[in-house]
Amino acid sequence: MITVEQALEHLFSLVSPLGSETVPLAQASGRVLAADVTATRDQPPFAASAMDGYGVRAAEVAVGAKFKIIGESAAGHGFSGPVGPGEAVRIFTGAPVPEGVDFVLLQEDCDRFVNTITIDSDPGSNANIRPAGNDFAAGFTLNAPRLLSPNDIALLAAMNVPLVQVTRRPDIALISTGDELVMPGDTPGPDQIIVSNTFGLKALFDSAGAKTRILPIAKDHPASIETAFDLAQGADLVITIGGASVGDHDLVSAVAQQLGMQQSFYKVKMRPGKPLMAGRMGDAVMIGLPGNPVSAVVCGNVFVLPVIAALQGFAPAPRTRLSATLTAATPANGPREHYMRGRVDRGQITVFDRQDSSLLTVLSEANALILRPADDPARDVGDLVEYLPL
Ligand SMILES: Nc1nc2c(c(=O)[nH]1)N[C@H]1C(S)=C(S)[C@@H](COP(=O)(O)OP(=O)(O)OC[C@H]3O[C@@H](n4cnc5c(N)ncnc54)[C@H](O)[C@@H]3O)O[C@H]1N2
Ligand code: MOO
Repeated sequence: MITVEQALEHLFSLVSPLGSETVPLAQASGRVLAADVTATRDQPPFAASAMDGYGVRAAEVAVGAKFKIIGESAAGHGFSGPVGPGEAVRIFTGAPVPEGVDFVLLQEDCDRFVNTITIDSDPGSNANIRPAGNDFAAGFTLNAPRLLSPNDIALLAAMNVPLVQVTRRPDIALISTGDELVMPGDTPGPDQIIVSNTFGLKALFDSAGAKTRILPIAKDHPASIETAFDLAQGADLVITIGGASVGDHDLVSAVAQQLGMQQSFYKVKMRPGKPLMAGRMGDAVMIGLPGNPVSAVVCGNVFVLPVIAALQGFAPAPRTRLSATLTAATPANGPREHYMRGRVDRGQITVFDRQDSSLLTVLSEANALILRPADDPARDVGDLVEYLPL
């Protein structure tokens, strides 16, 4: 059996970054920037007032000083003339600072009588002026690849970028297999259960920028699995769930190989998730996830998220691990890397008692997968362990 690290290497060797497309800025959040974007203007494009008040010369600022108001500078409507000694301009937040002004008095620090102001409290030393280019200057670059956050969208808007070149969203076809499965809302027979991890995985993959299609459930029959693979045509990633183990009804690998899947690996030295398989299938990468709901979700986190990132143009890499200290001792691990469900809170991590790979209630309480390396010795309270956030 290969290690998790080796399995990831195999997967990365099957993946090439997808092409790009141009989308309106308002639709670019959560997408991956495919080309660097450079600002062609300064922000702000002029020195701007940071407060509502009066623009004056800093050298004249003192409690008791008087100034004559000669005009107004508002946001969108600046004051064009120069401002001389003893003069002030009424100015508002965001307005251009006129020539001659290098200090903005807060109106709270001034007493106004008709067109004259007198400074009546100490205005302090802050000039309340944002220099031109204070946020960014022309030439500032947002580098690709970058997962665009809502804040990045605001920045791109300020850079005057209406259209953004982003990587095409990975098209994922998700196939659940098993005679026992029905869709949520259907009426299950006495020996049936409701398909679950398919929906969790779609949510997980879509939150990472993919576009996931849930295909009809395939029966434990070669023809039905074949039909499902047929419906997956055009996908970048074909992901099956279940039918991956050694039982008489675990047919995914055989059918996929019959359809031309070149298997890259089968079985990984990990818990849960051992019967994972992957390979190339035409233009797509095929990943066969084990059926146990938690096993499928763990593999989704450990393997599929890095594959989605690589398809989106990020350098292939395992997910970043964080660390926290154990709130209780845990026994030694066996020969397979173990991804244990637990909860992390302010740097302290609790490993849950129940670790069976069928328990979605436990998974839903978890916010971390604690990583126990193969043959890791018993760990004590306060020991530092690595985890992947869920
Ligand atoms: N003799 C052995 N038996 C098993 C082994 C083994 O090494 N030798 N491995 C075990 C491990 S580990 C796992 S994990 C499972 C994985 O098996 P499959 O991938 O073939 O999964 P299934 O048998 O189809 O299903 C397992 C379990 O999960 C339920 N399931 C499947 N798909 C879904 C779905 N989309 N939503 C909800 N639940 C699903 C299914 O009903 C089964 O209960 O094999 C062990 N056996
Ligand atoms: O590895 Mo199975 O994936 O333990 O439940």
